Amino acid sequence: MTTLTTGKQYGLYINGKWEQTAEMMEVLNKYNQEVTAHISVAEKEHVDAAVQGAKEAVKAPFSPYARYEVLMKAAQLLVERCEEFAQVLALEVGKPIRESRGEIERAAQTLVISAEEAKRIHGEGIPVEAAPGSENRMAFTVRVPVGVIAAITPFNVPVNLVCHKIGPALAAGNSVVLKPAEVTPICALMLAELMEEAGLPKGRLQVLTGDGAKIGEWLLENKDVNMFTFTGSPRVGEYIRSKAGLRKVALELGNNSATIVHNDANIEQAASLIAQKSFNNAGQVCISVQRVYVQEDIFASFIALLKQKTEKLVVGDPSDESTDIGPMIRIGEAERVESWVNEAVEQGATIALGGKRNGALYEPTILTHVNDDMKVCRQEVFGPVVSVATYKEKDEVIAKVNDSDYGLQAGLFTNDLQFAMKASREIEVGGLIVNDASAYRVDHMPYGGVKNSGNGKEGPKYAIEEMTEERIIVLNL
Ligand SMILES: NC(=O)C1=CN([C@@H]2O[C@H](COP(=O)(O)OP(=O)(O)OC[C@H]3O[C@@H](n4cnc5c(N)ncnc54)[C@H](O)[C@@H]3O)[C@@H](O)[C@H]2O)C=CC1
Ligand SMILES: O=C(O)[C@H](O)CS(=O)(=O)O
Repeated sequence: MTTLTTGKQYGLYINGKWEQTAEMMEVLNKYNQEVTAHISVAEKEHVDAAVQGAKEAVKAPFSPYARYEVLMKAAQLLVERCEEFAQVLALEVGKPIRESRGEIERAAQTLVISAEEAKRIHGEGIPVEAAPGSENRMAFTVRVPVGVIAAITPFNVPVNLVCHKIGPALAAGNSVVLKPAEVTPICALMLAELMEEAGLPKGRLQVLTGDGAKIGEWLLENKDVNMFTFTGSPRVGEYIRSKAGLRKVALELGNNSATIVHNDANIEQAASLIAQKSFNNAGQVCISVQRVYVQEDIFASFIALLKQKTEKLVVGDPSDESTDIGPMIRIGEAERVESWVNEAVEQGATIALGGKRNGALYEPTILTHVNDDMKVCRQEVFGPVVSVATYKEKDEVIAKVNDSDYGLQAGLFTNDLQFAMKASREIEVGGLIVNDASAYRVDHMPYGGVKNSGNGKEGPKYAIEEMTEERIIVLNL
């Protein structure tokens, strides 16, 4: 197993072999901006070789039980190497070490759930004999793998979100060509080593690193890719859909997640959960709380509590056990967040807490006196900034939550069952979380959005539905 040490050079993983390219790309330690490793840069010939190898591999027998065993073994190895992976995450993402360990534990669970699902893939009996003239027939469906799946993943959760793609894809009997984010590729390469050690047949997993746009283009041009599963920005997701033609596409995209705090809620609980779930991974989580709507009667007490809890968060070195908030992925991203906050202030917002930047570190920031058209509310911040606004009536706040191009998840704190059920029917999202913030996810639940947040669901059971085709078999007896 490799470790991330300064100067380490990583190859592409094609047909079970590691291949280093002449051109290499730097991977930075996101806290101190030092070069920590180099990755290979795939060219078109590598992309085509990987797809061809994946296409060949999918023809070889790989029974559901064998898939189960490989994925369970991989999960076990990941648990054993949790610390090693977590240290790499802290370096390449800048994710605080305690949170990094949490990601690895979840990723191992994602593999276990995928393994279990490998044994449950099934079709159904179809009563064709009920049609006049078909009395002597019987029919059933089976689910067959789609074939070669290109999986393209983002920088922010580079182990668990990779496992959410390769776990279900392999469980369903497919081959995967993985293209991890160029700024956080090391954990994906380590996962490929781990999969090989777990006994994954050669060619079933290929990993290509390098320029995302170029590799993406070559994958889109290659007609042997049967499906694209993408997590990342709406801009790239829309592009992939526009170029994929009639092939399957599953998209997990952005969000500007809202959470409502109603006047009958437990505001202590709401403030604690919102303080935590607005700033995890420096807000670079697509269900991170970005817009909070508080019923006006409880605004003053809620803000006081939220400030009190947020003030306790420690910003700094992600490898330090006490750190809650590490750097953003790039200094440029922290500068963008800084400029959006400054613009909001020029437009009338107040900084209740935070608002300062030091390199890639941006303080956890609470804004009040915001309006829905400021960038910090209207667009996806993907940074440690939460905007708090007030509302009077239930219908008004539901309309505010829905006044968004996105619809991944939302949160609602209330003890009013009628309000909870009304919100469940009327809020336009893939998931509504009652008495918690928008950023709640466990790995076996269906996860995916509506509107510009994408389409298709993740969570191994649901991803397997996307990653298989339903075929009907009719018997003329
Ligand atoms: N819904 C969800 O589950 C999640 C959504 N996201 C979203 O992802 C975004 C942040 O992640 P980033 O890595 O910055 O997103 P991104 O869209 O810039 O990159 C995502 C991946 O796409 C690749 N890529 C870039 N250009 C491409 C092209 N032309 N064709 C094919 N692939 C291409 C990148 O190399 C990377 O691997 C945010 O908008 C965030 O909301 C992030 C995590 C989870
Ligand atoms: O959307 C994301 O950023 C992640 O899917 C959220 S989680 O899986 O890390 O909870």
